[in-house]
Amino acid sequence: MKIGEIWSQLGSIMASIMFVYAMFDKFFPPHLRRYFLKYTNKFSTLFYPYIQIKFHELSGEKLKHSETYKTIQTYLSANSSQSARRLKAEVIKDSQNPLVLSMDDNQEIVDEFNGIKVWWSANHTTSKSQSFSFFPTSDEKRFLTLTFHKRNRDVITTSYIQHVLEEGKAITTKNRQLKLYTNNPSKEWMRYMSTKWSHTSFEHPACFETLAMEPEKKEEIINDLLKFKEGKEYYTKVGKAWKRGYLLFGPPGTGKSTMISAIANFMNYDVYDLELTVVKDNNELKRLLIETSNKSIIVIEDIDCSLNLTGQRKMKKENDDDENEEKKKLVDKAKGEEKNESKLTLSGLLNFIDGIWSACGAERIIIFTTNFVDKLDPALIRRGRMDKHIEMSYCSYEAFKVLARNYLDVESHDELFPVIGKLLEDTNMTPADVAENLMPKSITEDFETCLKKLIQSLEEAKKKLEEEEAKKKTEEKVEEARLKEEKDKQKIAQEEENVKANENSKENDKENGLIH
Ligand SMILES: Nc1ncnc2c1ncn2[C@@H]1O[C@H](COP(=O)(O)OP(=O)(O)OP(=O)(O)O)[C@@H](O)[C@H]1O
Repeated sequence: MKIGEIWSQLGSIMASIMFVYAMFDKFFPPHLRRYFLKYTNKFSTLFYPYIQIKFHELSGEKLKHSETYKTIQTYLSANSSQSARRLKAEVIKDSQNPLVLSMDDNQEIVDEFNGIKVWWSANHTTSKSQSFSFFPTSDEKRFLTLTFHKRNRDVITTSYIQHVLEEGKAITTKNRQLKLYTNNPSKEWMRYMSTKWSHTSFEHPACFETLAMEPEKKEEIINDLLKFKEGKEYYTKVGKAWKRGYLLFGPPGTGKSTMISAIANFMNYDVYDLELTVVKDNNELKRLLIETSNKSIIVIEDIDCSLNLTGQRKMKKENDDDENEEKKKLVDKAKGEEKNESKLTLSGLLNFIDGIWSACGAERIIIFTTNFVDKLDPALIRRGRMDKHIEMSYCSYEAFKVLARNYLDVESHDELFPVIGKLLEDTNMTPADVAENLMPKSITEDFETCLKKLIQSLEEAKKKLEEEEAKKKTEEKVEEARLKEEKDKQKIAQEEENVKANENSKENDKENGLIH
């Protein structure tokens, strides 16, 4: 048969089908049409070996956006951008990759799971709205269709769908833009606000690679975090809430805040920066906790300044003199913003950490920071509450090497590195100060200049330290001499008193005629 004849036969077959369909659409009674379609469907499934599952965009009675639909869409977006030919671009808020590509309507992609082939397609149905409106409206229903062979039913409905949902969730978490939350000050007019937290995107670039710290210590923290992240089953098994407490302590500038940012980026968790000084009472603290999401870090910085150990709070800025405080109160009163006396207590905070309410979410890390660990109540930082105590110390040689790599791209220097190492042992310089010295101040400063600048600073710091120590020693000696002199004086006075007492007693004896 010639090609021309084939085309003409094909054309006539198509025309006949269309004619029959048009006749069916026009003349077949609508009430019988439903039965007809039902039975033709049944008939075709006898020979059609595939099963289809639909996942609708809107679900439930209130037609809410379905989380499952979104998760599958995310999973498919990761695959479809390679295999689908027609893609749809969308800009997603709160995502690290705001431009998301997904398969367009009526496109189909093939996925494979344990050697089994499945087909996904994006579809929609449109039905014209019956209700009267000035604007053209249409009810568009979107859904994703999963098609697979009926012999794979068990694998697909159990393992494959589970796999798709898990992968989709993992991608969502990975692409999520982290958020930094801060609690709003407790004011009367804020009572009606829907949330007690304000947020902004968290974009701190700190990570464990750039954190200056001894490698073993860093490794230990990373392992602890990984164990926590994968510990869902473990926590359930031992009957503990899935949360972990860290206490970061060390002098200012040793990297406590940097460590928190590195943990947030590593875990991909949001950060809730809880300012206790504006929390009114224990109830408000509880409400704040309930509003935090899973996979988050709750940070209370400078815990020693936020909460008095007797349970009464004190103002964060201790050096604010009373007079200023009084003036401020008067101004606040004039503005109608009279401060509520805080009733937040230590026991309220302990409840916050490990009371029943703390178990209302999962995957939470609570971090306290302090410059003065000795000032804290032992109840607050006992193991179990604060599971891990991390000391952020002055800059060691290993920590310096990390900073040199970060700031100068230098791994070693035969001459200057050993000098710096020795000087760091003899001084107490914080990583913040070391970093400040290493940072080139102009384009003419090369790495050697910066290293020499650091050496100079370290030498000055060492000299200052030696001077301070010498001064301290002199003061100690002076104090020692003073104490000795005082002691000697006391001894002499005692001896004189003893002699006097002796003489008095002899005189008394004489008067009483005991001594002749
Ligand atoms: N361990 C560190 N690793 C890398 N950079 C650090 C480290 N410590 C300090 N820095 C640098 O010093 C700056 C100040 O550090 P950071 O705010 O983390 O210290 P801190 O201990 O939280 O201080 P404070 O107690 O005053 O809040 C940071 O921006 C960072 O650049």
